[in-house]
Amino acid sequence: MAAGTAAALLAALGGILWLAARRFVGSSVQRLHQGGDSGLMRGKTVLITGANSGLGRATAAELLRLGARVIMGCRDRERAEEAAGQLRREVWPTGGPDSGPTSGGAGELVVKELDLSSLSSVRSFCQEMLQEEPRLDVLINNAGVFQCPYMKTEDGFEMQFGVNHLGHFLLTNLLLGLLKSSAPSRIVVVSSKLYKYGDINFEDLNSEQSYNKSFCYSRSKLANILFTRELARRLEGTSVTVNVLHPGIVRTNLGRHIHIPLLVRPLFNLVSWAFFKTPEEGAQTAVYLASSPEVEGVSGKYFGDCKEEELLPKAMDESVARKLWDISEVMVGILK
Ligand SMILES: NC(=O)C1=CN([C@@H]2O[C@H](COP(=O)(O)OP(=O)(O)OC[C@H]3O[C@@H](n4cnc5c(N)ncnc54)[C@H](OP(=O)(O)O)[C@@H]3O)[C@@H](O)[C@H]2O)C=CC1
Ligand SMILES: CC1=C(/C=C/C(C)=C/C=C/C(C)=C/C=O)C(C)(C)CCC1
Repeated sequence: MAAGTAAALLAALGGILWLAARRFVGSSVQRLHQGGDSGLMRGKTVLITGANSGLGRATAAELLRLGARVIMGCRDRERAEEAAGQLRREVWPTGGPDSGPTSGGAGELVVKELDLSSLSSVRSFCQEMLQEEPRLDVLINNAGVFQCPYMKTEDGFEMQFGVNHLGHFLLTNLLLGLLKSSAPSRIVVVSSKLYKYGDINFEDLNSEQSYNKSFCYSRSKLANILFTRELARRLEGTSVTVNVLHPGIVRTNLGRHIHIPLLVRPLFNLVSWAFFKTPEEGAQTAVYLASSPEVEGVSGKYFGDCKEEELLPKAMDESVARKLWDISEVMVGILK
């Protein structure tokens, strides 16, 4: 009995040590801001949606370290200011962008209100951007909602499709002029491998006939990829590129709508700590696509872990991509 207990304890200890080793043995994903790259983004303005949390927040930190002026497009000013304060302390521990040896020439951080579940909010945000910002070098469409219960946006769209696809669709279209006048410029779209389980049902884009929260998330992430590929086609010859990525499975607040009973929460936390990427690891592909000279001129491609990956045929279907574009224009009211 005693030997059995000791063996079980040893196995548990071994397991914990193995998990800890996995977490602390560095990720193989390249980190661009280390070494001589600290000024790579100096003079460049980057807009990141949903930059107060998770991947967006980590992407903001990395791009700030590379010297960018980072605009955080966030729906809740209070949460955004709090995150901005933390980011400033993290990136500039000595007090300001230009103070101290650790600053590395780091850029500037600005918070602007943007609620992607409201077309009028997207419109006023873009109006403010066009009035106040002389240039926009990189747009990162990162904000997202995951598997929420059925709800509608202010304009009557199913929430996941409305925020993850339509809100960003309008945002990108209204900022295209600024991106073109700042060319060479880049658009980076954060999708997910879960796009594989979605399809675009043009008969029921708002899921009024039936709602499956997993399927609707996947549909919105497939829409992100089709949008990227159609936009890349439309932007040929403009020096504005657009690429899409999946970040892997990352420990962020995205799972907020998943209900886990309190008692098993610690187990889930342990598993996510051990096996999920950190936000910093998950953000590397977005940082890479936003800043690396390696992807200059590359457009319409799908990336994971800073490498191009293959897409399923349904994500490369040009006629579906065109149809989705046309319907999205009507839905957000920008049909010319
Ligand atoms: N985490 C993962 O494993 C994966 C994530 N992704 C994608 O990564 C992206 C970032 O998610 P992640 O960092 O994980 O999750 P988080 O929940 O940590 O961050 C999501 C961000 O989106 C913002 N957001 C949500 N709704 C709106 C809205 N209506 N208007 C403006 N901003 C909004 C959130 O704001 P607020 O804090 O105010 O709610 C938050 O800042 C998403 O597109 C997601 O689909 C893809 C694959 C895997
Ligand atoms: C981190 C974490 C959770 C899980 C989140 C998950 C599982 C998110 C998965 C997101 C994916 C796969 C998105 C793909 O696009 C829980 C269990 C809610 C609570 C404990 C902390």
